[in-house]
Amino acid sequence: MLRTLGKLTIRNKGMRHYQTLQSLIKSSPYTENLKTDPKVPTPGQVTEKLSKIPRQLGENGGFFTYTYPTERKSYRFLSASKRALEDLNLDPINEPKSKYFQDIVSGKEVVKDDKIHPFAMAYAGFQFGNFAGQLGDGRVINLFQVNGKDNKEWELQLKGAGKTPYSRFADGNAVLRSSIREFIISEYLNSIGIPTTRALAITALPESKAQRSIVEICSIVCRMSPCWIRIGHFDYCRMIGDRDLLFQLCDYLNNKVLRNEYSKELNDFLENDENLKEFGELTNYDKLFLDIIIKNSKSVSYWHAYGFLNGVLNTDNTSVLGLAIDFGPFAIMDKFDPNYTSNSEDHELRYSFKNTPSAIWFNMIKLAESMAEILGAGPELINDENFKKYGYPNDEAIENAGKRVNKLIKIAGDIFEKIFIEDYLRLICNRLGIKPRENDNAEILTILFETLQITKLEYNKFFTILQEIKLRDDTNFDYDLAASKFLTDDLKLEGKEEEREKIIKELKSFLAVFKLRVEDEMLTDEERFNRCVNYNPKFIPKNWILQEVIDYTDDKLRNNASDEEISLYINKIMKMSENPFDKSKWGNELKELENKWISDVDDSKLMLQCSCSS
Ligand SMILES: Nc1ncnc2c1ncn2[C@@H]1O[C@H](COP(=O)(O)OP(=O)(O)OP(=O)(O)O)[C@@H](O)[C@H]1O
Repeated sequence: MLRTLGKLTIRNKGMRHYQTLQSLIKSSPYTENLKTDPKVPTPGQVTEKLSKIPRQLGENGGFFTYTYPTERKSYRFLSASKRALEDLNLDPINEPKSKYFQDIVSGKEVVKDDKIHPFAMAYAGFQFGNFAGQLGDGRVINLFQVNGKDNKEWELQLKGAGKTPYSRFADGNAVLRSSIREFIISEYLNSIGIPTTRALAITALPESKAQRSIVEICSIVCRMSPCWIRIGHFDYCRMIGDRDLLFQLCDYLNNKVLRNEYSKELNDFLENDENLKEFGELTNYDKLFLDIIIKNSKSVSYWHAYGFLNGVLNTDNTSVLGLAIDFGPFAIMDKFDPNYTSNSEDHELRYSFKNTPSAIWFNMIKLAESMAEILGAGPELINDENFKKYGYPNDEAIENAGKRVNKLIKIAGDIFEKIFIEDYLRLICNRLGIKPRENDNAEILTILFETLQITKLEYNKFFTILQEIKLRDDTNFDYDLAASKFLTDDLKLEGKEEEREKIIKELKSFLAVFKLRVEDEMLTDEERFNRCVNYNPKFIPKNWILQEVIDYTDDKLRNNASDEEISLYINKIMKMSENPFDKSKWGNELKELENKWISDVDDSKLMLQCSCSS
């Protein structure tokens, strides 16, 4: 059903003025500023053949094709994220109950007027190191832009909304399993401060089924992000081989997305980094490149600090804003193991914990290669109309450009490494409740990670136990007692004495070093606690917990249960995921389940892997 936009309405709840989703909708600058698929230049030219049937865009390809969500027999609204609603300045209680909201986030109602029309983006990508050609939104349909809180702009899209020209051989569907996983982890990452794309709402399509390893119920996640552009968009420009396209993409990012405001870190480097100063004047394209590098490096440090693994860090899953994106076989590492990969198909450990920084750096190199022509130009050539039209004037200019790009990549590499190391150290120190120090961080971190690796204790839980231990208030500090607080019930069993002793010994050595550090900083236990409590979540959405939510919801849907019953587990896990530091916001319902989800489990449930099938 296609419908035009309604009038602006504003609801007033108490002192707060909430908007309605309908009132926030604007056209997407993506369609306004980037080249369209030449076969569907305007929404008026949308046909099923051109907009729903997979095809290659070819040499003349643009950045998107107007299309529309596939109509389904039935929809069942499951849940909305309160935090996402608040970020859009929507009433978190009443808005998700409104028919308009539910119809939009499920793809039942389509907003369309002379400026707004749903569309699918074209991109390409390097998958597991190899170029995979044209990819694009094969099951994602972009809706429109909305203006949220503090005037922040968000692009809304539906994942699992049916086929597009970019579906290749696949069915355009997302299954309930992967949608629930994506819905929860997006909002969880946001709640613990990791830059991420967001999930506004999730809908089940009970009468639409998709064949994966078994037949599964389909689902739609309504996602939101300030920008959905990936490194794969640059791969796409390179594949098409059209300089105008590349300029258009860079200009769009610079002017419309970043608005020529780069990260604080880039500005600091521009002011202080000797190599950059020596390099000379930078163009805005150089700055864009470096900013993408910095944002991605920062994100990797966050992922590392919390043990988050995406599982498939291909260039098409790497956001130019460094946002976590596309949640397939992800996991939050249960135990510290550098070789852990959450993707059961990642036999080479390409996307394992230890290889995550180099996987992202590989993607940054692909970005540099795609941007090379523009990065090589420098301030003298970049605004030259002849260069824009015909490229480099001669061999000498090409050679100089090559040298310039290589130099810039070298500087970018140093920046990537520096930011990653500094931020990672800072984040781990935050989690320990100590102040980062330039020289001795490496030492304390080495001991910490050795302890975690040898003891095989739960990674994230380790920090929450440590923050509670009184290191200073107690004048007769008892190392054995303190170390025993880390032990799981399983380790306390008879027959585990040897293992227990080994773990206690390790923990005592760590605690001795850590205690000295805390004393040296003259930190009281309370100060240390206050410093780290908001960095150490009390709830982690582990794979086995997500699976319980999926199994429960799937069963209720198949048995056509009531709305309240169907959403019971999703709503519970969302309360915990949106407030992972604050148990008082987890609600009074399902307390037994809540306790189970934060309790120790046997090892068979930990360090699980998932497949890419979604
Ligand atoms: N079931 C499907 N139907 C159509 N296209 C699909 C399907 N599954 C994956 N694709 C496409 O295959 C490519 C790689 O898939 P991947 O799983 O990385 O992306 P995705 O999860 O579909 O989307 P996103 O990256 O936007 O979250 C993308 O172009 C994607 O659109």
